[in-house]
Amino acid sequence: MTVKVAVAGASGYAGGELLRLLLAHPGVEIGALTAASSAGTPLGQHQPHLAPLADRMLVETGPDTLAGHDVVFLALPHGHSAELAALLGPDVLVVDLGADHRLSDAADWRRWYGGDHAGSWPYGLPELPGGRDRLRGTKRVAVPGCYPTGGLLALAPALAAGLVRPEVTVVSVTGTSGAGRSLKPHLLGSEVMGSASAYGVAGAHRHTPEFVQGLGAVAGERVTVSFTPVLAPMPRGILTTASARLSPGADGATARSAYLDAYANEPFVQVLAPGSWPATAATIGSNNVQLQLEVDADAGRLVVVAAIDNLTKGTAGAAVQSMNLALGLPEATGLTTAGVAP
Ligand SMILES: NC(=O)C1=CN([C@@H]2O[C@H](COP(=O)(O)OP(=O)(O)OC[C@H]3O[C@@H](n4cnc5c(N)ncnc54)[C@H](OP(=O)(O)O)[C@@H]3O)[C@@H](O)[C@H]2O)C=CC1
Ligand SMILES: CC(=O)N[C@@H](CCC(=O)OP(=O)(O)O)C(=O)O
Repeated sequence: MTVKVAVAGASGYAGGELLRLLLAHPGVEIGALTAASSAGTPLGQHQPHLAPLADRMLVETGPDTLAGHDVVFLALPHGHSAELAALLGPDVLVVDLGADHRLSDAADWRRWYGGDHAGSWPYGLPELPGGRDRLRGTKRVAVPGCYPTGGLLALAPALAAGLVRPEVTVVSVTGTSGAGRSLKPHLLGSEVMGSASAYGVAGAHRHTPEFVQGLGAVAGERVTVSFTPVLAPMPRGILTTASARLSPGADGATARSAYLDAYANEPFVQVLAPGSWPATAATIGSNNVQLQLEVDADAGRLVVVAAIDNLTKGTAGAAVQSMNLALGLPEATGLTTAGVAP
């Protein structure tokens, strides 16, 4: 089976990573590549690393240019997917890499993003409890935000097993590509190089409700989340440290066994051997999530560290993995567990 796919936002970081993965996918024919201001220029001008597609022209983004495809990936800024998706037929598989369909609560959407709520779609994180079943056969997928991917997988086994209290802290160090490629003053090289800086602190980042929604579903009760993102001088990767107070009776052995059980059959999640701690460099270019956990006995807390590549498992890899499930293809098709190093 070969499916014809279109990529909207092909000139961006997420679109570029998606195309890199799709070029290695044996079941895919790459159709329309769309953009906004870059329409009318060749892809090679924006994605020079994608040599096989260098001469392909970018076209305007709209229902006409996206028509005639089996799968449409929307790698557009927030707020641009919903209207477009509504114009694509119900038989087309639409995979939204943006935030428009991630939150199920309309009030949350209005508070964090503003404007009308377009409704929520099955969440593209198969490793969550029930995640795979929600994606099989679906025609709509909401790909998670890059921060929630590592944070949810770091905490889900502990919350699902009741090993920690439902009050968690999450600190994520991110590479600059998480912000997209459009020019932003705080991302100028001279501002970012040689410095790490927190932003969106004290509950101000728009991924907080996504954490609360995902962790609450796993825990079966409301979970409070204190989330702090930190920008670091590296192009890609996210290192997340999550922690929560242990429940009475829980200890390091029960925690490790819960994580090993939860991820035993997951092709892209590796719980590292005791003593090894995740590093973003080990995940770059792969669809992996590398995890380690330990109990801080003096503090009475479980501490979990997770590393991902924000552009792969954090965005484009999750999109391809979800497409595979939705289409009934082997889940790992076109994805790799082998990263690039150094
Ligand atoms: N970067 C990351 O790590 C992650 C990104 N995402 C999500 O993926 C989506 C894309 O992000 P990213 O690739 O980083 O962003 P970029 O800024 O790198 O790319 C944005 C893309 O959208 C196109 N675009 C911009 N405005 C419009 C418009 N009005 N209509 C149609 N196309 C438009 C741009 O085209 P042009 O070049 O012509 O302007 C470009 O192709 C976002 O929703 C983001 O949240 C999700 C998780 C992680
Ligand atoms: C460094 C940086 O600016 N990161 C982005 C994360 C974006 C992301 O990848 O998530 P979305 O899909 O929700 O956009 C931010 O904090 O907004």
